[in-house]
Amino acid sequence: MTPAARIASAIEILDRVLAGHPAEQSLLRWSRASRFAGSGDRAAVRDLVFEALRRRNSLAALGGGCDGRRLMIGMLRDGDTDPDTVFTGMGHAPAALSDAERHQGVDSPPVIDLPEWILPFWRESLGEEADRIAALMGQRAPVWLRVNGRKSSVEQALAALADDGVEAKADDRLEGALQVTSGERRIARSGAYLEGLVELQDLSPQMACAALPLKSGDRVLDYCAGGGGKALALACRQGGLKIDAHDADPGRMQDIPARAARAGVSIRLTDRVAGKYQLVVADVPCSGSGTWRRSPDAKWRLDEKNLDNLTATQSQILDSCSKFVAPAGHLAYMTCSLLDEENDRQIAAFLSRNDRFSLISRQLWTPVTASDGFFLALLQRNP
Ligand SMILES: C[S@@+](CC[C@H](N)C(=O)[O-])C[C@H]1O[C@@H](n2cnc3c(N)ncnc32)[C@H](O)[C@@H]1O
Repeated sequence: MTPAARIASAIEILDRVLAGHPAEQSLLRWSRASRFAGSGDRAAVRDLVFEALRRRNSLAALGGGCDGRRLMIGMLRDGDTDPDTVFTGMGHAPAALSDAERHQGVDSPPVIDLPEWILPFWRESLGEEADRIAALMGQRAPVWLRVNGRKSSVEQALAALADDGVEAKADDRLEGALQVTSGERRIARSGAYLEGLVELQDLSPQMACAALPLKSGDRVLDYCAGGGGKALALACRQGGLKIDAHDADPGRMQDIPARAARAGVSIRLTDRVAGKYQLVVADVPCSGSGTWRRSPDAKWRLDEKNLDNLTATQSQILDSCSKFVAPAGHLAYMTCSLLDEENDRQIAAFLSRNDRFSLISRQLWTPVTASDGFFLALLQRNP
């Protein structure tokens, strides 16, 4: 496909996403209908769509409106390319610009790439860093790997990745965290990944998992286990744990057995939680506002009602899973959100209705201090 034909495809997909369809599903639908597109074309079109969604407001301002066509016009202007050179109407290129399109948006002032309604929440949560973090959320997210210390040293993992064309570098902030610098699309087929030497996990949740108290013999409950990212990180960090994974939707845990086998660890899936645990992890459903670089369409789909529903679910989960914490045991509440409503406020409300727990520590990682936005509150049940 020519660069102009890729832009024409991105326009078609963006119009579908802007009409309310999820981005991944819209990309898949386009891929299936576009057998002529090679893997390079698919990756390039995906990048265009995601970039446009991450910076939807800025590009709409530069392009003169918020539809696929004008977002792409805005993106070309942002990259100092004259849209007339791409919107030619020739071959598979998008139709030529109208006079109105040629003039709209050209001198637009900078805007913030967040939905208007969320700005007060965002600013209150992030204070002086709010605008900087919003701008970072408009950029592409780096890919991070976690070295599985049960199977590999950092040096062995780096060498094995390099053998398969994946370059990565270690990071001072956390031993075993690798930032991928090139070849990210080769990871899933690399020997290092298939043999469980490394697992995909962002730096911020890796840092949160590294901060949890663990000792051999502990019973650990991952109460909202989903695909098992946190349970796996804990099992790889400390031997001798008895880890149970639970989820309200057990189907979401279907990948855990294969991931655990690859990592060489044992995680038991359970739909009936019983007894007490030294550590309960509640990685609750949330707005995902800390990961909007990776799933930028979610940023525009969230509304105040969804946020209210999420905070209600989070407080119910805290109440339910806290019952499984052993005396003197810990409860780790996690979100991949940057919003106070889902983080400190949720914890303050839990502590106000539950005097058996005390707050030991809390931390919010952001793209300024780590990578994705991620929150951890570590609570301890009184002995
Ligand atoms: C943020 S995701 C978990 C991600 C996962 N821990 C990981 O690292 O891959 C939240 C999970 O909570 C589950 N969930 C939602 N409501 C729940 C509830 N009331 N009790 C337990 N799990 C729930 C969802 O099905 C979803 O899989």
